Amino acid sequence: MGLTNQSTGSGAIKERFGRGQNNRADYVVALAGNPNTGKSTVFNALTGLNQHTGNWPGKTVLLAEGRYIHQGLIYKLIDLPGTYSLMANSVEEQVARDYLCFGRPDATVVVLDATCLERNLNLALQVMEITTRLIVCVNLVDEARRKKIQIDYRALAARLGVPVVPTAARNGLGLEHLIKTVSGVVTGRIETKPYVVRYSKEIENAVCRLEPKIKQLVGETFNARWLALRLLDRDETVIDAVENWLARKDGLRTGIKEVVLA
Ligand SMILES: Nc1nc2c(ncn2[C@@H]2O[C@H](COP(=O)(O)OP(=O)(O)OP(=O)(O)O)[C@@H](O)[C@H]2O)c(=O)[nH]1
Ligand SMILES: [Mg+2]
Repeated sequence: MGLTNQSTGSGAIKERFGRGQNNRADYVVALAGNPNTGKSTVFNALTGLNQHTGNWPGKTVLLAEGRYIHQGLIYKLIDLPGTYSLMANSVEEQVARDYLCFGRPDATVVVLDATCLERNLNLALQVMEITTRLIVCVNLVDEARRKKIQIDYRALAARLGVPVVPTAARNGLGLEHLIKTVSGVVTGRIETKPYVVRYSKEIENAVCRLEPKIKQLVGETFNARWLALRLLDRDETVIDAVENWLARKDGLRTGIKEVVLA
């Protein structure tokens, strides 16, 4: 998976700006990632907007929204705040987690820093627990190259079970490949089969018990395994958020709390 032969630079990307569109979108794509990995740089390059970027963390706290057009279809892009995890320990983490869970985007691009992949993969694995439609964008490959870090993108994609796209977003490199890969994932042309993190036997047994009960309550709306794990964490913020979402949507009470307390 070479970088240069699949990249045509930011010039070509700029032709795709969906300016002046109303709120219609064919697909919704979220950008998630640790702080300072270049999410807003990717967002700006794809949408032509000017979301603030800089080299200190925590700038994007609220969701920024923009659009681009690919093969006549409108993609709404959501720039999520940078987070190290989705455990809702901060406003940023809660905003990102709630969007991934309740916004239910058609695909999520997790932007990783190529110079510290190991730390960044932690978030990718967490996102993979919520959604299967995911693309890993390994950004800052120019920096990694400068530091003589070599990454086997093919092996990474095989291990993760999702497409991996190397980019240097500040120079527009790899973004054309990213746009095509996103299109492949949202249309189902590219199949994803994300790696499933397995926990201890005790936790897995509890998940097995909870998962079918949760599915009965929430159907296919939410990822039952992820909800089961959060319930085992006794993460009240997720439980409340799911209850509120369903109450707003269908006027239903799920009784999820009763399930976990049972
Ligand atoms: N060298 C290099 N720098 C980059 C690249 N992409 C982004 N940057 C720089 O990295 C810094 C952070 O980029 P942002 O786009 O603001 O990062 P972010 O992920 O949106 O940050 P938060 O909103 O804080 O989460 C900026 O100075 C960018 O210019 C890249 O591919 N190569
Ligand atoms: Mg940002």
